[in-house]
Amino acid sequence: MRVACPAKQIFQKVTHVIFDLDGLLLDTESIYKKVFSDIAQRHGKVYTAETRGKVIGTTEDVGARIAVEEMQLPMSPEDFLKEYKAAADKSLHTVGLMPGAERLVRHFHTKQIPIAVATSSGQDTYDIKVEHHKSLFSLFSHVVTGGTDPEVKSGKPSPDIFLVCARRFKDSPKPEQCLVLEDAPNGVQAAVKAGMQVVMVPDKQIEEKATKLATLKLNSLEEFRPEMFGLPPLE
Ligand SMILES: O=c1[nH]cc([C@@H]2O[C@H](COP(=O)(O)O)[C@@H](O)[C@H]2O)c(=O)[nH]1
Ligand SMILES: [Mg+2]
Repeated sequence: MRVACPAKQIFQKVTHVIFDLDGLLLDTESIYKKVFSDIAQRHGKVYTAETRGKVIGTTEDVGARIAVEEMQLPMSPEDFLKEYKAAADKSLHTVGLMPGAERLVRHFHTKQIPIAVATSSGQDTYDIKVEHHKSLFSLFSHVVTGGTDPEVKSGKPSPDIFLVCARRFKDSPKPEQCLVLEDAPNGVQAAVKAGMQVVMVPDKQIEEKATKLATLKLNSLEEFRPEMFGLPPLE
C-alpha cells in the first residue's frame, strides 16, 4: 500500500474553502472551448489561447462581449450569447467531474470544514451543469452564482463574488480565513483582490504569466495537500 507522506504547513492557515465550478470541479471548459471555437470557425476566426484566457471565469454576458470584440465577430454580443448558450446547454447536463474533485469535496465535508462554491455561471446554467451531480453538490454550505446573484455587483476579476461567498458562511469568516481553488486567471485575480490565498489549477492552454498571482499552482486537484494550509490531510 502506498501511504501519502503528509506535507508541512507552509502557507497561512485557513478554516474555510471556496471552490470555483467551471474548469475546477466540472470539466465544462472543454465544452465551452469547443462551442466558442465552432462559432469562431464559422466566421473564419480562431478562438485563440489568448482570447480564451480573457474569457474564462467571467460571467456569461461579459465573456460574450470579450469574445465578439477580441475575434471581431460580425454579430452582437447578445446574439453570440444566445447562440453559445443554446449550443452549450445541449452538452452541459452530461458534464463530468475534474480529477480529484469528488474526493476533495467529500473529504472536507467529512472533516466538517465549511465549503462553498463561487461560480460566474448564472443559476439557470448552474442547475443544468449539476443535474447529474446533485448528491455531491448538496455537501456545500452554499453556492453563489455570480452571473445572476443580485449581491454580486461585478463579476471576476472583481473580488465581489468571493466576499459575498465568505459572508454567507454561518460564521462569516474573514477573507484571510478562506482558501479559494480556481482554474482561471480572472478568478485568481478576484481571490487575491478579496484578500484570500488561492490555489490555481490552470488549464494547459493558460499562459505561464497568467498564473503568477496564485499562492500555489498545481497540475491537478489530485496533487492538492490540504495540510499545507493547516487543513486536515487526505487519508
Ligand atoms: O470558453 C469559455 N467561455 C465562457 C465561459 C464562462 O465563464 C464561466 C466560468 O465560471 P466559473 O466562475 O465557475 O469558472 C462559465 O460559466 C461561462 O459563463 C468559460 O468559462 N469558458
Ligand atoms: Mg473556472
